[in-house]
Amino acid sequence: MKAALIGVGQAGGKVTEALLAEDQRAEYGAVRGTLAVNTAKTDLEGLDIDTMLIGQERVKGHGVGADNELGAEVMTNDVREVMGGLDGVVDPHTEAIFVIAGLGGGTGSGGAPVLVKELQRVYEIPVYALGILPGRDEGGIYQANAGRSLKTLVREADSTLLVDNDAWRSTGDSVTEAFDEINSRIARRVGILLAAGENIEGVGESVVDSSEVINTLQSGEMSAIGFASAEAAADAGENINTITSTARKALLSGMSVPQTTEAGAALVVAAGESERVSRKGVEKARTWVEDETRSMQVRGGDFPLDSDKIAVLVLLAGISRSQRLQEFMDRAKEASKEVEAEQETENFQADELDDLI
Ligand SMILES: Nc1nc2c(ncn2[C@@H]2O[C@H](COP(=O)(O)OP(=O)(O)OP(=O)(O)O)[C@@H](O)[C@H]2O)c(=O)[nH]1
Repeated sequence: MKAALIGVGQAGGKVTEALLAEDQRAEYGAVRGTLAVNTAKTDLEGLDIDTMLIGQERVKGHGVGADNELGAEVMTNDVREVMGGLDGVVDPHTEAIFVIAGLGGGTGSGGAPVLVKELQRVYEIPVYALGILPGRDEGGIYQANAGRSLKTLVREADSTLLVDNDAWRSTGDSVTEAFDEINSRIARRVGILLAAGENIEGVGESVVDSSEVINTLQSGEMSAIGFASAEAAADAGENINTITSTARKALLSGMSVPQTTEAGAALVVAAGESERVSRKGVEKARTWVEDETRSMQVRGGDFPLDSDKIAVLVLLAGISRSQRLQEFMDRAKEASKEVEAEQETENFQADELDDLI
């Protein structure tokens, strides 16, 4: 699909940059425009994409320091300026807009829902959020911010694709190394999703259409993606079981929100050289995912990738019954009560999170 990506906050900008770099490296041509928006000048300086500093009057380029109410206020004040900066980022061919943000901080957490709402008002194409959930060991304020931001995002966005910062982290990495690693994993996986339906140079056309990705995403408020890859034989006939077992690995141990097995709708994509990808294998994997997720709406297809491995991507939409998500919402509620008690902030009702799950 032809996508426009808008990163809000530090994580949002870095993930947007990583997605564009992956799109260019793999020559997908799906990412048609990017913009990084932030309240912190230094966070924008290192980015290799177009940037926009907001909230200068209010925070003078210093960021909002994990205050997501301030993040929302700044975006509300400057949202027209941001919309005005989208010429050339969103064009008449754009099929979907993704607003990307870390949900635990201030600028992205508070600003992304405000921007999504305005984009929905102005554009007729789907507006999705790609939201990064804080890891378990991040402080209470991050959990509380993320809970609050998620509550608003699911209301405003056509779907919110979630990545848990604990899901794809390698053990032993420093925080910065870990973020770079997670960002490139996000870029690899979401990159394939965005590239669905594009005619990839030198490899052929994808059998998965962008409308299948869009229709899957549209059928659930919250979504997640899983990924796994395996060595593959040169002949498609020998890869039937490889595709099924790789789909199993993607769903059971490779999800961006772990412990997510039920979904309202799903899409299974087998990526690899077309001679290696067995249609029968894709169909078997699709049926397996259908049984496992107890969803009646599972689409399947393949995607051309210049690799001697086979990778399977599983997109799940409507994942509200995930155990990990339930744990996260419980922690966010608990944390927001503590933060409220500390700050005596009355504005945010932890109870609001109850009806999300
Ligand atoms: N995956 C990933 N997560 C990140 C990255 N940088 C920060 N985070 C996470 O994002 C959350 C913090 O959001 P940031 O994007 O740093 O904050 P911000 O939106 O810029 O807001 P302020 O700094 O408060 O103005 C935390 O949960 C971090 O764990 C990154 O590069 N990659």
